[in-house]
Amino acid sequence: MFRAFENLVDPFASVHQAPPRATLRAYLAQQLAPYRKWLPLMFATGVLTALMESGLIFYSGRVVDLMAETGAGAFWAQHGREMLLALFCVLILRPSLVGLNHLLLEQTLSSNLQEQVRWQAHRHLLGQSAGFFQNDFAGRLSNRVMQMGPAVQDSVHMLFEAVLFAVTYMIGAVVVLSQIDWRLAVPLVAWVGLYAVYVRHTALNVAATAEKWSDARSAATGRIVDAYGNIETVKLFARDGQEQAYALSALRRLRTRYQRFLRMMTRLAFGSIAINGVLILIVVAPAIWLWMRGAVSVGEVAAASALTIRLNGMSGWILWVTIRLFENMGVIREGLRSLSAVHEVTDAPEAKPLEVRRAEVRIEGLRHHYGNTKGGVNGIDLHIPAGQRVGIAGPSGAGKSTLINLLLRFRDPEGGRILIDGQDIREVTQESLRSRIGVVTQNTSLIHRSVRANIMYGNPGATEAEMIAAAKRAEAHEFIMGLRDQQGRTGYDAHVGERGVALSGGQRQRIAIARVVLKNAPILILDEATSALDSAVEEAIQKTLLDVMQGKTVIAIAHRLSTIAQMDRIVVLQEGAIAEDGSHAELLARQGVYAGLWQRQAGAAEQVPEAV
Ligand SMILES: Nc1ncnc2c1ncn2[C@@H]1O[C@H](COP(=O)(O)OP(=O)(O)OP(=O)(O)O)[C@@H](O)[C@H]1O
Repeated sequence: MFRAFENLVDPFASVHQAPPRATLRAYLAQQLAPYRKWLPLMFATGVLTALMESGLIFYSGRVVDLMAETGAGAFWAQHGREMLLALFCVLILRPSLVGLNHLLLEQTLSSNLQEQVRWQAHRHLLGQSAGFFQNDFAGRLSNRVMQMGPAVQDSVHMLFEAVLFAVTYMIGAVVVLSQIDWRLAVPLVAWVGLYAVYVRHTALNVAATAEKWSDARSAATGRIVDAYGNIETVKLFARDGQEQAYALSALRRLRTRYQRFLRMMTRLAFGSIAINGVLILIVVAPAIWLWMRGAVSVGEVAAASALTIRLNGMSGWILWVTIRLFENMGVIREGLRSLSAVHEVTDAPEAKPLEVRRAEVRIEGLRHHYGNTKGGVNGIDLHIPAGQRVGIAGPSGAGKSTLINLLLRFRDPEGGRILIDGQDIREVTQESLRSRIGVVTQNTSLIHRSVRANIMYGNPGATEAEMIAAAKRAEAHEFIMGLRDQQGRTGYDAHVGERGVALSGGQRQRIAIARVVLKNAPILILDEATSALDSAVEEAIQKTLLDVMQGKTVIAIAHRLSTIAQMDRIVVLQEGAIAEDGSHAELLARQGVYAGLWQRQAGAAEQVPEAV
């Protein structure tokens, strides 16, 4: 039965995969949309449960009066049938209603909502451009994804369980009291009004405080995760102390904000106790006064008192729930700041897959300054015929990586365009674009899975034999066969450790090359692909890469010019523009920027043996 209710909604269905809406109300409505069919039933059972609650208290007053009127002897004969009916309500009807309400609330809604929220947020974030992630802490983002789930689920659950129950109960109580005597209902209405104003006022304050608290929590997580993520740099520079201080200042701020939050809670507890005392006074005292004047019966006084005392007990709970609700709303608002950010790089509405026939790349008037006035690239025109191998050289900060990032559409250019086989890359799907480009970078990060999974990342549809052939071409097969991880898995089944830390730089690089070999994309980008390797390994890998480059259009960035000297053509960038363009020999003959860089490197290389 539980499973049937849990499966009424599929939280991961593709229909719920729209981007998160930016405002709180629209966002909650969007999250509840999949449950639309069941919400009326949840609402109805919630209302009926609360009405039964106040009805039962009212009815107990009637039983007292019936007992007083009929006396013990005739009670069962006169009212037995009514008592059986009441028993049916208490034993069958009420548990069924409450049970159904809980099944819908816990199983259908709560059990699905958390993961639905996290999945949607994660999916949306994954779709953000690489540039988006460069501007934020991974820890902060993951914290927001994770805490968003419970915050939404808690809010909705509380709205349905507590707020709905409380509001209905209060309305029921007013109706019941006005049935007894309107003079009892008036003070209750006044009290409910006063209480609502108080709750609203304090809850708004709580929401603001909670939002700040949540913000501080995300920032602290971001700092802590950043330290773990860059632990090598931290250790290398012996900056443990500095990192501690950096995290500690965030934790101090978190503590202060939490203290502010708790102070507010304590203040609230005082306020609510005072308001509760007033309720007893203004309802029970008039009830006794009315009884003294013969206007109401003892049973009715008992019912009015019981209703009030129950409401009294409930008011603390309502306050707590409302505060939690607003606190969660603060968390949701804080989370939405980054989770609902629109994608900067998106597929055009009519985007088609990129069709690569020859792999010709044409760059026209390309300009990108990262929103600043300079930096990046500034007006690049470059035509790379199909199958040409182009080396990109230039001093640090010349715009080489920017050019590659724009080609991969990690960002959209501020001006100009890039065409592949005549198709503007902004008009094709990003997935098809990147699937046609193989990239090997200097800092290859591997995913914390098996070697096989890492190589297969290049082409999940490849066979085992193709995967092994790719590893062999990348000169990786031999060392892979000798791998053994901590769990005893060997060869292609061995896990590589987080980001591939269990392997040497050269081994990581060879796996990355195997992955690109398996991908077999018509365009190949090598961004300092061999600079992390020692010269013996580099030579072997250079040979492999030359073989892999066959028949492909290649763009290779390298600071070490010897690695691109044998390219068909070399383009030299300087301050974001093309300074020189030609073959290695032509550029040396020109005696310009390239020749200068080459001589400096050749000179440095010659000096090494002397220094040794
Ligand atoms: N995310 C960014 N935001 C703002 N400016 C940036 C960003 N990335 C790069 N730049 C600027 O753009 C210019 C070119 O940087 P780019 O990384 O493309 O150079 P590069 O030639 O690849 O340098 P290197 O050889 O050192 O890797 C630099 O002045 C840099 O400060």
